Amino acid sequence: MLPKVFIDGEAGTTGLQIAERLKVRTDLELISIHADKRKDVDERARLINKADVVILCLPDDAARLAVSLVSNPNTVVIDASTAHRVSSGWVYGFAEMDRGQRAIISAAKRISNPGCYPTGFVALVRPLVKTGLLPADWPVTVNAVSGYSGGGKPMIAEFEDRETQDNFRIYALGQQHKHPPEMKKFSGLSHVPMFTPAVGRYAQGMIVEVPLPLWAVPGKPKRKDIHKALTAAYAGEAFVKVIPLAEADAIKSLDAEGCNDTNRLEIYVFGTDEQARLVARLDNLGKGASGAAVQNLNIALGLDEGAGLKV
Ligand SMILES: NC(=O)C1=CN([C@@H]2O[C@H](COP(=O)(O)OP(=O)(O)OC[C@H]3O[C@@H](n4cnc5c(N)ncnc54)[C@H](OP(=O)(O)O)[C@@H]3O)[C@@H](O)[C@H]2O)C=CC1
Ligand SMILES: CC(=O)N[C@@H](CCC(=O)OP(=O)(O)O)C(=O)O
Repeated sequence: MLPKVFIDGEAGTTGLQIAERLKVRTDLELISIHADKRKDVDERARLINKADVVILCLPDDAARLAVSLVSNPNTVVIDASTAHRVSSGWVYGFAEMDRGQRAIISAAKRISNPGCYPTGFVALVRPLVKTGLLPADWPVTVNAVSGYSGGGKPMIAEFEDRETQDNFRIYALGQQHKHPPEMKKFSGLSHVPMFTPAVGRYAQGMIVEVPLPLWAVPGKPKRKDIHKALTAAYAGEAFVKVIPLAEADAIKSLDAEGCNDTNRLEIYVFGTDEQARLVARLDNLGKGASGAAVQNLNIALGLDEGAGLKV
């Protein structure tokens, strides 16, 4: 019998993109809720407990409620929301984060799908903290821009229905964004980073940037040392690509949409030995959400990890 997968929140932005990736699959069965019952708690509970894997693509409160509905001890939950990312009892679904992370994900019943910005941030910073190139207490800043689909259906409507005239705006000005605790926990930093996100008038794709004044970092690591540590951390990974320095040097500018419709996460080390610009480029709906959820699903079910995903 094929494993059954239920997407709670299939009609939303993340859910739709997961369904699109799963509908063509012959190695699993996607079970869907009837459109007029998609917020009916009893029907959701029935399908949640019928599924081998349920993927939650819901606002945080609805995701917490969905988890409380799980009574089948065999059901694996992959939560795409922020609700459980730093909760105990949940495994962080970033397979490339450590060499042993896939085995931990495959054994887990509760998997939190990483946030879109944290995926880029953790990918850039964790290997540097782990290898000691960056002290854990370094005051890190992370600047980022996302397409408007990052805000789900309400933000898509805001931009596409011209409720806003904004073309580019910065936000989370009060330093209260939901992502820094997750960034801190999984990067290994001892403080939350300073996070300055922006959103632009384009649908999807993001750039996450960590500027590093290498001249001031203890031990004065060179740009090539940073690049070497990142290259070693992701050697052999299909979806995380560290771009060679010579290739990065030939680039004059970088488009945030360059990884769209893929599960690829690209890492660049731009700049000089004095001032490095670490950049992660990804699709907020690819490796930043739906692609990562499918990757985690594949790992949880012991299927080909790349099934349904584009590099
Ligand atoms: N968009 C992105 O780039 C990313 C999103 N995420 C996370 O994924 C989750 C979903 O986000 P996203 O897809 O963007 O959001 P959307 O707003 O596009 O979709 C959310 C869906 O959940 C449905 N929903 C809301 N409440 C309930 C409920 N009580 N029961 C059943 N369904 C409900 C909504 O219904 P309705 O259609 O009626 O509004 C909607 O279809 C969020 O937690 C978000 O943080 C994670 C990474 C990136
Ligand atoms: C442009 C925009 O608003 N982006 C969202 C982040 C995307 C998201 O939904 O957050 P998760 O990745 O944690 O699920 C925000 O900043 O809140």
